[in-house]
Amino acid sequence: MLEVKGIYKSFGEASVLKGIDATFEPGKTSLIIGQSGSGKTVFLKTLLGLHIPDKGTISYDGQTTESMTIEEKRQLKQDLGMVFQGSALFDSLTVEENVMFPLKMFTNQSKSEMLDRVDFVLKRVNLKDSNHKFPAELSGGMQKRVAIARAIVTNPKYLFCDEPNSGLDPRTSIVIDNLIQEITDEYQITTVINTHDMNSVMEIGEKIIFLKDGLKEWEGTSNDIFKTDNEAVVSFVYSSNLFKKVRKVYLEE
Ligand SMILES: Nc1ncnc2c1ncn2[C@@H]1O[C@H](COP(=O)(O)OP(=O)(O)OP(=O)(O)O)[C@@H](O)[C@H]1O
Repeated sequence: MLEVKGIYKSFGEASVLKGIDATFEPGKTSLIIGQSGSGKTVFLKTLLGLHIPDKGTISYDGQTTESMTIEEKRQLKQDLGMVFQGSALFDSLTVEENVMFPLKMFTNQSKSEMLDRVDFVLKRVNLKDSNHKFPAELSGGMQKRVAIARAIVTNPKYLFCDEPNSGLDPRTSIVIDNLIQEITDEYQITTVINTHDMNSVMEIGEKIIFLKDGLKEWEGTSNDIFKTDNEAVVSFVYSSNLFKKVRKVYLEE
């Protein structure tokens, strides 16, 4: 369980997060949506510990980072997995070396233990026979699978994904969304995804948080989103004619 209370973050004069409260549960995939510049990436990076909040607390399983010992903080790093925008794989390393990287950083496993674990996660994301390939030899969807494998290789409790579908076609995006959801459920991970992808909102939609100007403007499920009267959400989600029609049909039923 990940609990965020009253998170503020500024960069110089620019106030980006202005007091966000949120709770994210194990086994659930939560989505953060909102306009460009609303603070989604800063929020995700703050959850991951890459930005230190100016005010507010983040608790991982009831414990804030300030109350953790050095050993607990080291363990927490291992418990946090991240899929960065654009996959962010190391081009000069093979798939196997990319996925092994966090194990080398955070564990004392032997080479054969690491190789076993890498094989296991690559199979789990349906990437076989790619261990010795380089990222440039893979499609965008396959690169995303490598990024997901690398994010879960340390068996994390928390998984953060920044725009996991950017650059993917709609069908591959759904496959990647389903994979993240399956893994989240299977290993009871607390997963938070930043997305612009309305397909993801409709497909995953267990918990959606809409950020506006650094504040949580709205929270609900994909079903709630069809019914909401919140003007900011409606104008963001239903900016396309297709979604306007979908909403009309849904509300008439
Ligand atoms: N390291 C930083 N230093 C200064 N300003 C920053 C920094 N990181 C983000 N910002 C500012 O914070 C605001 C929110 O940025 P953020 O990247 O979180 O938006 P976003 O909602 O993720 O947008 P997008 O959907 O386009 O990725 C922007 O105005 C951005 O310029």
